[in-house]
Amino acid sequence: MEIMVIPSVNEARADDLTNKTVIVIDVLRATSTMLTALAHGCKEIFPVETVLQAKQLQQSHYLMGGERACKKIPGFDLGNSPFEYMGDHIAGRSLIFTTTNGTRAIQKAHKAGTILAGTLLNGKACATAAIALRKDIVILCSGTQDVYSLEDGVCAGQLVDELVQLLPLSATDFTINDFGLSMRHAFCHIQPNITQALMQCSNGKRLCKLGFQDDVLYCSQLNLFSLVPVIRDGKLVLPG
Ligand SMILES: O=C(O)[C@H](CS(=O)(=O)O)OP(=O)(O)O
Ligand SMILES: [Mg+2]
Repeated sequence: MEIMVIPSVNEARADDLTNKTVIVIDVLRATSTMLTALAHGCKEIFPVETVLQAKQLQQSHYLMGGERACKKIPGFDLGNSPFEYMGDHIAGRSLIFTTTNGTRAIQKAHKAGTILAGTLLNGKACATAAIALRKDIVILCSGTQDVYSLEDGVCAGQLVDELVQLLPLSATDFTINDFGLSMRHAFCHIQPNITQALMQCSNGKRLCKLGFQDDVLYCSQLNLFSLVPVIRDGKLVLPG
């Protein structure tokens, strides 16, 4: 089994993703927010790359969510804060969602065998689900506008750490790329102060400056959920 971590969407080549199990990570905030919505009863999420695509899919009974420049898109119902996706208004609803990085990364992975949504909030569950699929695993960090982001790298390290612990002790036939090994070391080092690390990284600082400090604190929690969103027929859902 090969485990490969890719630092940003920009560096993902189609060949690296095709038929693999791809875990897309956007800790701040897209995958954290989509996981939260599904955990609060959202029926399904259509992750789309552009605002235009979101508007083309729009139907009166769908919720529209997402951001540009960290802020709610004009005319949309909700932004990209996980706290907006907790409550009765989410339960049973279909959501069309577009963000700068996270939903773009999901689209980039469209040739994958399976696409899972990974976050710090569900890292352990995500690693367990990925191993069960018995295919090569690619962990795709969304990054920010084609540049590596610390929060996604640390989450990739969490996933690699969980994956290694899940492999049988006798397993020798697996490889982890150098970036993945580096991120595992980084995660193990940062783990005791993970919240502080997320507050200090560039996306964390930007979100705090815009008043989203609670989002950063929330998204920095490890293994709050044992739920694993998966793409089925173009929609992100909870299996089962
Ligand atoms: O809203 C977010 O957290 C970010 C905004 S930005 O692109 O980093 O300005 O979007 P995301 O797609 O969740 O990274
Ligand atoms: Mg992000």
